[in-house]
Amino acid sequence: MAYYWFKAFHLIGVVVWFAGLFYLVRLFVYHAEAYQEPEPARTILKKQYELMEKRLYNIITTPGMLVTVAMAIGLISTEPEILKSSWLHIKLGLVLLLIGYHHYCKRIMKQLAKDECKWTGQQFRALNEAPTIMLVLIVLLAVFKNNLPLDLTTWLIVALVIAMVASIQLYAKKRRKDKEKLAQSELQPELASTSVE
Ligand code: HEM
Repeated sequence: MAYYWFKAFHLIGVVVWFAGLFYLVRLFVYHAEAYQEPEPARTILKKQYELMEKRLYNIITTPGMLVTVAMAIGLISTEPEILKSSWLHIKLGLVLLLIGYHHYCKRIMKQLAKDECKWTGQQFRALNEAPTIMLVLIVLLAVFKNNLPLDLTTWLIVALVIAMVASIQLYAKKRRKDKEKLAQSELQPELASTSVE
């Protein structure tokens, strides 16, 4: 019975951890874009994002990671023979990468707070695809274990996931371009009136 409790809370931890990781980097996108705003909006937005990032990291993301890992230790301690499975070794390698990504986000957070981060909103959007890939790979390994199929269905699903990620990026790009066009068209009448004066 303990095994099921550990597994249930392991999965709850995973959901919380990933919710935190995804939202944190989305906040980095807004934070980086706030640099283009005029004052005083820039300073107000930067302070607000800094606070939101700190709270999200400390109250959601890091506890999510700790619950996931603690419950995983519980799972392994109730069934130690699982440690011999090769799928778990690969999964542990991917989880180590994920923990590295988690700490890298903390570094970016500190750089943003000190105005030392040179990343653009677009670069943060691309960075946010990294946990998506790790999530897909880790869940596939956890579910299929040593029997991960490499048949046509699997490749079709992989292609579908890639197409979904690409279309989200393209849609975001289109929205940004539309916004820029709108801002320019709002600015042009002002320019025209200043040149007449
Ligand atoms: C320290 C890191 C981790 C360890 C040692 C670990 C270990 C384990 C173990 C031993 C199980 C039980 C497998 C079974 O009952 O068959 C499990 C289940 C699971 N883990 Fe993890 N895990 C870790 C992190 C993660 C992460 C980061 C994710 C998601 C991205 C994840 C997703 C899952 C899923 C979906 C299951 C349920 C699989 C099933 O019942 O079929 N795990 N994990």
